[in-house]
Amino acid sequence: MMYGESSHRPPRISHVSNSTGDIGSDFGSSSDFANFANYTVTVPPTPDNNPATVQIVLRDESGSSCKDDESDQTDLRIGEEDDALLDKISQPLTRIVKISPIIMALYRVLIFVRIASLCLFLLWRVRNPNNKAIWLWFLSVICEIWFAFSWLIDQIPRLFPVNHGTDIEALEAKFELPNPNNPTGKSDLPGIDVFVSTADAEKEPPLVTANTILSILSVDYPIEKLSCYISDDGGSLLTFEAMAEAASFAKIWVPFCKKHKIEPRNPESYFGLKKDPYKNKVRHDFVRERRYVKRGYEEFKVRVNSLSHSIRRRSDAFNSKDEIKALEKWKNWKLNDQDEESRPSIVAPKATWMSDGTQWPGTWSVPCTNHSKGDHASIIQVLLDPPRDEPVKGRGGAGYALDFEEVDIRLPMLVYVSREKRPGYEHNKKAGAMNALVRASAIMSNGPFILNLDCDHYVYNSRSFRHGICFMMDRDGDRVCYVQFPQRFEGIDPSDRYANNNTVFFDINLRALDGIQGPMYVGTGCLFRRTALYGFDPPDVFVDVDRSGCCGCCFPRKRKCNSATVATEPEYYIDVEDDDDTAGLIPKLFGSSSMLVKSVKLAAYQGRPLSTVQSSGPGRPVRPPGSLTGGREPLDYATVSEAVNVVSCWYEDKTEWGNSVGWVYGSVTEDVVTGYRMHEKGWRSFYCVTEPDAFRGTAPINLTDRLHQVLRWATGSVEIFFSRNNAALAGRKLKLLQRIAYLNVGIYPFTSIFILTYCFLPPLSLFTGQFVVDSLKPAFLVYLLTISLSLCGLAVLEVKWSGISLEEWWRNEQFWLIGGTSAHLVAVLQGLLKVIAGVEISFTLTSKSSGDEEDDDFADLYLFKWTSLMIPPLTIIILNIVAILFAFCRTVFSDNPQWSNLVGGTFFAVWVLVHMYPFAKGLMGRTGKTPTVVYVWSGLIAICLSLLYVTIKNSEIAGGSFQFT
Ligand SMILES: O=c1ccn([C@@H]2O[C@H](COP(=O)(O)OP(=O)(O)O[C@H]3O[C@H](CO)[C@@H](O)[C@H](O)[C@H]3O)[C@@H](O)[C@H]2O)c(=O)[nH]1
Ligand SMILES: [Mn+2]
Repeated sequence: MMYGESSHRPPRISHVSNSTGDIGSDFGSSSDFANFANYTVTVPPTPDNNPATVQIVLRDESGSSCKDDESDQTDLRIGEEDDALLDKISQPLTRIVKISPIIMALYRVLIFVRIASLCLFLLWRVRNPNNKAIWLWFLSVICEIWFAFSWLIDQIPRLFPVNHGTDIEALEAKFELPNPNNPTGKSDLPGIDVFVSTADAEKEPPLVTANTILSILSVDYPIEKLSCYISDDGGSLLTFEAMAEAASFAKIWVPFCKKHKIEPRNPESYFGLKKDPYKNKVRHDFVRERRYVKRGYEEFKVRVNSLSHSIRRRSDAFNSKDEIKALEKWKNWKLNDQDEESRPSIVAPKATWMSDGTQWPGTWSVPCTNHSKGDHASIIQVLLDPPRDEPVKGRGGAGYALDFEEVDIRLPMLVYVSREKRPGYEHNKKAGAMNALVRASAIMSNGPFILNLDCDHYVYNSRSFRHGICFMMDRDGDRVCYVQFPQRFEGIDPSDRYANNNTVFFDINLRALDGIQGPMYVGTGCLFRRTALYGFDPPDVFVDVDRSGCCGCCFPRKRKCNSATVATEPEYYIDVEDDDDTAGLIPKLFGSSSMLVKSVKLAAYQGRPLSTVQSSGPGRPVRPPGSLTGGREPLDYATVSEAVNVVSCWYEDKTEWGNSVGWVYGSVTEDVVTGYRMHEKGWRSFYCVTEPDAFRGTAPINLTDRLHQVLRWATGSVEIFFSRNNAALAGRKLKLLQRIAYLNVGIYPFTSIFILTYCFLPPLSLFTGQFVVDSLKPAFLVYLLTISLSLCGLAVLEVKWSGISLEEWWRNEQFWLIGGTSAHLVAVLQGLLKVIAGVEISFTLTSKSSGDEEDDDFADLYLFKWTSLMIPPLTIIILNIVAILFAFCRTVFSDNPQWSNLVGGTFFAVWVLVHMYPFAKGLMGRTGKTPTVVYVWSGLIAICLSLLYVTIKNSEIAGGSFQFT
């Protein structure tokens, strides 16, 4: 709405319109879209709260809602469905989906078999040194011990994997159908504030962000409970206007999706679907309306694409006017004879202008003071006003292109936020942006739950919010800090060459954590409880009623139930008004905004489970059913100015923001740390896998970007290792296996040192003619076989219980070596530099491909940009190939051939090369769809070397017995 301190203009910009009002009139004032949708909105008489006239929504067989105005008829229906309904209401909202016990049993047995054989193997290795090459033996044993250790800490937390299912019908029955506790059946679900982050209009195309916003605005969740906030760290007018366009296109897109049950609700993906759009569609008007909306989307797309051009043209026009004015002023000044210094400038600043003829308060295309990326005022603009409380039906019938008579055409609130930035203030990247949104949203909508999405991750399943809320509203849901959804990606090459899908992490590791204390927070697609973000403790953390996992069941913890330890209400805000001492704490925690402080208590209240659901933990706070059916207050000027106030850059000074409150600062992987702090306090998180995927996003698919992304994550891990967030330092509320999993996060990059060493061992042994053992004894071979076979067995079982494919598992294994020899290694160095010398680590934004620039779907995959990260793996590949060929020639021509050393060394070298294959492929760019070139070149070098060797050897034994001709 307005910007910063200086501006006192009325709170709305003319071309941005309100959501419920006259859609037809201001539909597309920025374009000729106005004639396109000339329908208006009818507002039904607002039903008062008299039960006789209340409209009741019931579900018919087909699943769609039907209205029934006569209350007696409704009562009758309720009577009929009473039992079924009550049955639904009493059902839990989530359940554990059992993984086959046979598979789990086999899996655990195999884990222990492998642990045992690893121990025996290492023991044997230590006891049988290779005296001919002690250094080789020593290096390899050290590496092997570390590998065993790192495998163990990765594997142990996977002992208790769990699948959780949700029951969104039970959720609906409990919260949205008329029942004795909520006779009107008006939605009693808690509010959700959705946060979307974007930082750079160039690397993150506004069209992608706009699509994300459209997919959020059209989710299947009570409209009046939903608010969407977009944080633009670029402060760019381009993003702003793209969002305004999205808000305006949403007026046809959202009702269209709801009417025809479109999936996914991201127009770009929907219209790009390869499958038949008419499948299962029976409404006759669908064809016509789809065509109409598709055309609307195409025009929308062109408008968004042309924004940068139109902004430039518009700005040039305004600027040249200003220049003329400045020139005139300068001339006029000459006439009145004043001193030279006060003479006005002859040049006007090259400003960027909004369509209403005012200067954009954010970044300008020609950056200058007050208008550059790190230096601009706060901007908050309400793009879509908060919706009315009751459904609003659209227009339809003859003469209307779209018939929305039966559709609720309200839209959720949409707010554009660009927090203030000033030189000299640390703005803490994504974490800082999210914290600004937490505060602004607390004041503007205060949803008790917060969903975080990156701009390139959109809602793929319109019911995903409901799935997530199931965990929060279930029994013991008040102990859930967040619900993490898996990250799924689009546009990745079918063979997933660089393991971009990360399925091993998302479907194995995180699922396994779900059986302990819950998955980590991975940055996007996560539904938070607001109070958990505020840094409060979970309610009665000491009463251990966990449904699954380890330790809780085997070693039941002492129940501590004296009232001092059972924290029922977070102590900070328990009596904000009455107690002066606690009130004193507030500014220190949350800053000076009293509106913000007041909202904290309300959010905590609204996030509580229903008193009817709650069945354990006496004294745990609950709320009565029906308490969230009231409307919310409209936004006023004072509210929005307060929101502007809390996104200013000085607001966090001397507060706990970024430390114990909100997203945690000071890490390039703020996500893991933020989640960790919650688990450390004893909160539980859940993993929510839905069908279809809840959210989908993009991932960098070319080797260079992939390596940089991995580098950033690994650097974050090293930081965690050297910080107070190292899980070894956590208190006892962090469960043992969870702790090991977090330890693993901090430790895994260090494995790279050993991987690198190990990859150089085969060439070293081949060149020297030695091997890690003095000869290939049967014991060694048997151990090697057991270790490899048990790993394969585990892979097969993991594939079975997680549902990923064997290929994905193998890709992950390959990338373990590729990442280990490149990005992880650099991360360790960077991390050490930071710890020892305090050199800061920069956060390079992962670039997103806009997708439709090139004809080839995976053109990006073949993009090749050289980085120094590639030096170690490349060296390893070449050395290994050269070594194999060289050693082969030497052994063949040797008087005393050491075949067993050759076989051993070659075996290891091939093991390395097979892992490196995708990397070699990546080096070749588009031309070499196979890595032959690298391998052939290395082969040639090897042959030359061997020839050289043989020649030298021949001349040594001049005239000797053996002649090489
Ligand atoms: O100053 C900044 C920098 C970044 N971002 C946003 O942060 C998000 C993540 O950045 P991206 O470069 O896409 O990171 P990814 O490699 O995709 O990051 C994953 O891992 C990161 C931590 O390592 C998390 O922050 C991300 O949410 C998670 O998706 C994007 O939406 C950016 O717009 C900001 O808002 N402000
Ligand atoms: Mn991303």
